[in-house]
Amino acid sequence: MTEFDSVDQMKPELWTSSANSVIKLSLVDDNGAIKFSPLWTYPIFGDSEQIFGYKNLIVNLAFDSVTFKPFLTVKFASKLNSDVENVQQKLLDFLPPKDVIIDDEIVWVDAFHEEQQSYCLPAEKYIIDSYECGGDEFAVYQCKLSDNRIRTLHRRMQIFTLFFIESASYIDETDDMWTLFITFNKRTKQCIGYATTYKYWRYPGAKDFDNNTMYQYTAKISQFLIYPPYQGKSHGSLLYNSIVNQWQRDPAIAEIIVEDPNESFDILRDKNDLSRLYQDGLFDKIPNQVPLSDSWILSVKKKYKLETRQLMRLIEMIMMHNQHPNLRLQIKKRLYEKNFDLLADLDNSTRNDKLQTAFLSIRDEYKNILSSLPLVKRGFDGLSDSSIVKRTKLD
Ligand SMILES: CC(=O)SCCNC(=O)CCNC(=O)[C@H](O)C(C)(C)COP(=O)(O)OP(=O)(O)OC[C@H]1O[C@@H](n2cnc3c(N)ncnc32)[C@H](O)[C@@H]1OP(=O)(O)O
Repeated sequence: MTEFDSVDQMKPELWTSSANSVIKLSLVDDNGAIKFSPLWTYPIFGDSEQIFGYKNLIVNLAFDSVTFKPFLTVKFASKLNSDVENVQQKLLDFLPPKDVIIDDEIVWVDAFHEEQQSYCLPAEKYIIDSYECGGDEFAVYQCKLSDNRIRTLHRRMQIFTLFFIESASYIDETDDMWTLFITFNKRTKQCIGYATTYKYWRYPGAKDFDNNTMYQYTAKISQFLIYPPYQGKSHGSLLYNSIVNQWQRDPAIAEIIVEDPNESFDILRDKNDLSRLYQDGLFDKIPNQVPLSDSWILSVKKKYKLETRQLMRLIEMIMMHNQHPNLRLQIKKRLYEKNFDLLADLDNSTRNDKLQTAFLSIRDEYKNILSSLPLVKRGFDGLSDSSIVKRTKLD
């Protein structure tokens, strides 16, 4: 060890790297690699998302964009000592065992080229929707993890949920209640994105249970991901709408929920739900009297299978779009009921202040969503990209 090395050892910052910066992900196709960085690495490298013990660390985790065959290289200028964390092993723990090609790029390229020879998409009977975009044809497939090919693909892809969805964790692939909805480019066979979804049995209470001959379920969108190279082209909206339409057609599904939606997903969901309700004429059916009656709300909730929070947001946004004179009253009533325990003990003027502040912030949020609605601007065709051609349902 040189004199300089021992001085360097006293400077922890030289040996610390941000995992989100040093890990480079890529999807590789015939045109080369599209590189991007992860948003989150804490499930793998801990809350600080830092890797300690290496100088000039570079981690490349690449996937063939068709088969998702993984390739990993970990390079660094020097390592502090032999006890520092093993970066390669940490990543391998979250990738399918004995499937990752390490360091040898030629072996990896040969391996995925060979796999591609026999790689095929799921059978046509699993297609629930299809569309054209930018001259290519895409299809959304409804798949189960009991299908070997889907299970292999999912094992390779699932690390992306950790990298891009906050608080994501791996799903139990032995639980048959999971269903995957996957968008594929039919020409290139590339996976564009996917959603994991789960069905819960609903117990509606003894009376309804005895009267019903069919089990009913709540369907949950758990993880929803469009791979970075394909984002911002409406694939997310089209995948979401395909899933919701499929569940609307299924009489066994009584309610649709989303697990921990983030802000981007909320926007996508609001826009597409509003479009659906507009196309179905609900914008013209909001009753004049406010507060809205519980029975009317329940009938809309049942028809569209929406969870209460999302339904109320949508109804309030529609009221705002329609310039309904009683929007303020409706929002304040909901806020009061929801926060009753907090508000009940306050004096009148403090309570009114709090309700008014909350109302103004909700109104601004709705304004933002409504003003960016391509639907409103373009006659509610529901798609931001006019090059997309929706095909008829195949079921
Ligand atoms: C339940 C969950 O899993 S929550 C986590 C959701 N997943 C993630 O955040 C993972 C990383 N991100 C993604 O996978 C994608 O960016 C998604 C799913 C959020 C959106 O998919 P995309 O295909 O990019 O969305 P799409 O192109 O259909 O856009 C739909 C609308 O949502 C809006 N939108 C999408 N992402 C964002 C964002 N980050 N910020 C603001 N608006 C957004 C767009 O304005 C677009 O509206 P427009 O049609 O008026 O332009």
